[in-house]
Amino acid sequence: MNASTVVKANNLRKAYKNKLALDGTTFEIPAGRIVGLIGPNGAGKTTALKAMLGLIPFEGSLNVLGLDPRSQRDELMRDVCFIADVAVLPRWMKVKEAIEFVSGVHPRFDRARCERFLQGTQLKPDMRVREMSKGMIVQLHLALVMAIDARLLVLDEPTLGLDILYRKQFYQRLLEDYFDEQKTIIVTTHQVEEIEHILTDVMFIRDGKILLESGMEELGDRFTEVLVDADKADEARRLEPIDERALPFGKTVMLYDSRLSDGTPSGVTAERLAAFGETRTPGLADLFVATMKGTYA
Ligand SMILES: Nc1ncnc2c1ncn2[C@@H]1O[C@H](COP(=O)(O)OP(=O)(O)OP(=O)(O)O)[C@@H](O)[C@H]1O
Repeated sequence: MNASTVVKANNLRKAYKNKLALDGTTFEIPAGRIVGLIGPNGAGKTTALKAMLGLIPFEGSLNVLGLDPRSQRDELMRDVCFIADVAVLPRWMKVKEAIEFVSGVHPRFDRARCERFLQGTQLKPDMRVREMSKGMIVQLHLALVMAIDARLLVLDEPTLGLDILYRKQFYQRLLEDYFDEQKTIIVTTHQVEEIEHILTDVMFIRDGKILLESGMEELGDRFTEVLVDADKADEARRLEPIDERALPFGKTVMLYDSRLSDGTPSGVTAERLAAFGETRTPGLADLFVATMKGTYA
């Protein structure tokens, strides 16, 4: 394993009764990345995170920060911070008690740093969680989490149930106040659009298998979306788009992969596609939908 590799998963398998939650799951995450693990309901996202955190038994080889999460979990947890959901703080807890608690359980928690984060908010040490708005709970959670100096931060749907303003704020602060090249963040979400701009890498997962693993910049080189006029649609379709959707006035957006499923070039380049209409890099949400439709299965 390369020294800068944070997670190396090879052929993970996890069966629940009759369901395979992880099915040959293979991926690698280098240090200093913000990776989005994106997939539909039941795809295996949480199971993959639980495996990385040593919370469940599974088959296959998995190395996280040079350690085996199954046998070296305690050691691993010194360098990993995990938040399941921002709404897990007990309602009776005061801000100062939450700080006390985290400082007791996490050796890398920096109380002064946490307090600095809180200075910019309306939160006061004696305020209880039940007196806070959802946004204030997010602020408290962020302050607690970002004061932990972890090499790997694992976030499972961190903004579930919160409104868009707070979700945006959460990701922005994560990027600006927490992330640096020594740290790695893995985040799962369904809300692709709002994390797209902070991700450096993306992994699409379905039925326990990684369907696409790529840097965000490479996605732009690999996939092209074309706004095709009605009279050129048939010709464009012959180049086998991986997905298409109709727009008003007879136009169609077609999405192309410049690679075949075995990774070799398909010959369908952006230059060639420009003959059919305006080309651009697809958004992550459209790429996700196209991928989930089964082209790569
Ligand atoms: N404790 C469990 N017992 C039985 N089946 C489980 C258990 N946990 C997960 N599963 C099954 O494993 C599959 C993967 O679940 P997982 O929670 O990893 O999906 P997910 O991608 O996180 O989904 P979501 O986006 O809905 O949270 C699902 O089919 C789920 O029903």
